[in-house]
Amino acid sequence: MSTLILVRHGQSLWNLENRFTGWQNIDITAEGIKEAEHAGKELSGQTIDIAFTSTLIRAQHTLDIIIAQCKLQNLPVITASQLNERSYGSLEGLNKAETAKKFGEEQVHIWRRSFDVAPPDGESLKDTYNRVIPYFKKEILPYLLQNKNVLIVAHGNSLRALIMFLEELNVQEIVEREIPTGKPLIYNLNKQSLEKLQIATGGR
Ligand SMILES: O=C(O)[C@@H](CO)OP(=O)(O)O
Repeated sequence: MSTLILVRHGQSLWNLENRFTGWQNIDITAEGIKEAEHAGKELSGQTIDIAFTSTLIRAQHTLDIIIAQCKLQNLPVITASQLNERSYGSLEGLNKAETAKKFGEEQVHIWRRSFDVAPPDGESLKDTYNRVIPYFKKEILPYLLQNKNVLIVAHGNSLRALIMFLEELNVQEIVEREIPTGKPLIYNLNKQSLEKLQIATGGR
C-alpha cells in the first residue's frame, strides 16, 4: 500500500483577481500562504518519502510551506515542467468574467473545462493530459510501486488531468471536476490498483 497526495497550490494573486494564469509565473497571496500552512498541518504526521512539483513559483512556494510545516526539510523534491499548469495561450492575463462577456459564457466554459478544445494558442486538457500522464507513469509511479508515499504539488488543470487518469473519469465527468486550492487529496493505492495504472494507457 502506498499513498499519493495531490495538492493544488494556494490561492495565487491572479486567482484572486480572476485572471487566466496558465504558464504565467504568479506567486501565492497571503490567503494562499494560509491555505498552504493549513495543508501542511493536515499532512503533519503523514509519512512522505518524495515530492514532485512544477517549475512555477505558486506550486513551489506552496510546497516549501508544507515542507516547513511538516518539518520535512530533508524531503527529496523533483521539479518538472510536465506538471506545470495548462497553457491558456492568448487568454493569459485576461479577466475571466470580462472574457465571458466578450466571447460568451458557454465558449469560455468550453475553453476552461472541456477535454479537447484548446483556448487560442493554448493547451487543451487533452494536451495537458498527454504530457502529465506519461511523466507520471515514467517518473512517479515507480516510487508508488516501491511502497513510497508521494506528494505532488501542482495546478488545477495538471491535477485534473492526473485525477482523470487515477479515477478513470471520462471526458464528460472531468468537465464537472473542480480542484480547490490548498486542500490535500489523498489516494491510498494498493498493489492491484497500482498495477492497473501501470498498464493503463498513458496517452489519449
Ligand atoms: O487560470 C488558470 O490557469 C486556471 C487555474 O487557476 O484557471 P481555470 O480554473 O479557469 O482553468
